[in-house]
Amino acid sequence: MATAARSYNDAIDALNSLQTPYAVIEARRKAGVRPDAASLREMRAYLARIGYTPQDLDRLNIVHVAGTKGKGSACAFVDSILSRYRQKGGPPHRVGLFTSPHLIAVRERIRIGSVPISEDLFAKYFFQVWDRLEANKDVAADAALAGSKPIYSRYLTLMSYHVFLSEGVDAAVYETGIGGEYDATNVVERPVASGITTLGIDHVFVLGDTVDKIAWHKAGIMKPGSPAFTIEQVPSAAEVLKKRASEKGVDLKVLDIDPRLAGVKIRPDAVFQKRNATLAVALAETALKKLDPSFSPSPETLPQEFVDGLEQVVWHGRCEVKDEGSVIWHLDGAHTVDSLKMAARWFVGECASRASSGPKVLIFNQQGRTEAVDFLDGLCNTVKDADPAGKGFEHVIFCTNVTYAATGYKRDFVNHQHNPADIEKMTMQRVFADRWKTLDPAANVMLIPSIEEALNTARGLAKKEGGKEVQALITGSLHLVGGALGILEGVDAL
Ligand SMILES: Nc1ncnc2c1ncn2[C@@H]1O[C@H](COP(=O)(O)OP(=O)(O)OP(=O)(O)O)[C@@H](O)[C@H]1O
Ligand SMILES: [Mg+2]
Ligand SMILES: [Mg+2]
Repeated sequence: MATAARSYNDAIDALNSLQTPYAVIEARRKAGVRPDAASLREMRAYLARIGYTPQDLDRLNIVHVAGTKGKGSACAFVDSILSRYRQKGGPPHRVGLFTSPHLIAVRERIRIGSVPISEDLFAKYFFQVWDRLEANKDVAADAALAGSKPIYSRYLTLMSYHVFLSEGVDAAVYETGIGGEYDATNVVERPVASGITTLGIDHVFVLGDTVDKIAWHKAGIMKPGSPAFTIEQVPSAAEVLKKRASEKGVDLKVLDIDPRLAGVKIRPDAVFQKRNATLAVALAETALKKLDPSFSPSPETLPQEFVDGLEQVVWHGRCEVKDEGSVIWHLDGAHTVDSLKMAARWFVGECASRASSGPKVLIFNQQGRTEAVDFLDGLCNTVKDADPAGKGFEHVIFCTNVTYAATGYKRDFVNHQHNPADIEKMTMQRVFADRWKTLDPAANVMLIPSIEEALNTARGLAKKEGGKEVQALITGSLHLVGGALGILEGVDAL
C-alpha cells in the first residue's frame, strides 16, 4: 500500500476488508465451528509478529472486564475514576480504554485520557501494525495457524496494545469482545484485576444457549494471582463462576451494591447501574493499590475522585436524552431481552418525570440476531404496563441500520456480516412489524429504510401533533443508536 494512500479512511477501508463475509459466517454456523483455544494461539502469534510478548502487556496494568451487559459502562466508570487521579498528577499518568462496539467512529474503541485517538494517530498505528504483520508472516511457531491478518475485532485488539505501549499508557481498561476464555483480549496473563458484569443470554451461537455455558466463557478472564470481582448473578451463573475460580485458585469476590454509593448520583438511577458502579469501584481500587502502594481506600466513604469519576462519566448512547424541542429523543443501545426491558423502564420513567402528554414513538432495529423478534414482547409490555390506560407506543418504526437515505452507510459502519438481500428487502423489519401488530394492534407500525428517514418520520409526527412533544425511544442496536446520534449531532461529535 502506497504511503500516499494511508489516511484514516484508508485504514477503515483496510479494516473493513478484514470483516468475515456473511457467506463464511453462515458456512461456519452450519458446520458448528466455534472459537476455541486456537484463537488465542493465533493472537499470541500475531502479537509476536508485531514485536511483543504477553509479558510486555504487564506494563499496561490491565483491568479486564467481561460480562453480558454492562461491560462498557463498568469500563467507562473505571476509566473515569482513574482519570481523576491522572488529572491530579497520577499515578496513573496515562490511561487507556479499549471498548466495543463503536457508536460513531471506529477510533472510539481506542481511547487515551478518555478521548478517542485522533484520525492521524489511528492511521499511523493501524499501518504500522499492518506492515509488521506483512513483514513477519513467518514469525511465531503457530504461524501456520494464523492467516496473514487477524479478523476485524482481533486486529483492533492487537492494534490497541501497540498504541498503548507506544504511547506510554500505564493503566489500561479492557472490555472483552465476545465471551472471555477465547476472546482476543484474553492474551493478557497478569491483569491487575478482572471483573465480571451481569450475565445473561447473548451470542448464543458462539457461547452456548444457557447462562451456565455463557458463564464458563466469561469466567475465562480470571487469572491466578489477580483479584477477581463480580456482582450478584442468577444462581446458575454464580455457581459456574465460583467453580471456575476455585479451579484456577482465584479468590473471586462477589460484591453486594457498595454502601458507599449512597448519595453518589449514578445515572441512570437504577439497580443495574449501581451494580456496574460497584464493580468499577472495586476494580479501580485494586488498580490504584497496585500503582500506588500508599493508596488505601476507606471502607466508610469513597474518595472525592471516585465520586466525581462516577458522577461525571460520559458514556454516549446508553440512557442518553436529547431534547430537540418538538421531539425528546431517548437513546439506548440495549440489544438483549433483559437490557431492553431495562431500557423501556428507563424510558417510561423519563416520560413520567416530564409529565408530557405527547405520543410515544419507538424506533427499533436489530440486524444481526434472528432471535431479536423475541426482544419485542418485553419492550411493548413494559411501556403498556406503565401506563394507567394500558396505552403503549402510538407509533412504531422499524428501520435498517443504513445511516443515510441517499448515500447509504458511513464508512465506519460498513458491515459485511449481514446478508445484503435481507437489508434490501427489510426481511428482519417485516418480521418485527408482524410481531408488533399482534402485540399491540392499536399501534401504527411503519417500515422505513434508513435511520435518517426514521428520524424525519418522528419529526413529522411532532408537526402533526401541533405543540405536544413527541417522546421517542431509539433502541435495539448500538449501530442504530450510533447512526442516530451521528445525525442528531450534525457532525461526527465524539
Ligand atoms: N448490568 C446491567 N444489566 C442489564 N442491563 C444493563 C447493564 N448494564 C447496562 N445495561 C444495558 O445494556 C446497554 C449496554 O450497556 P453497555 O454498553 O455497558 O454493555 P456492554 O456489555 O458493553 O454491551 P455490548 O455487548 O454492546 O458490548 C445499556 O444501555 C443498558 O441498557
Ligand atoms: Mg455483547
Ligand atoms: Mg460494549
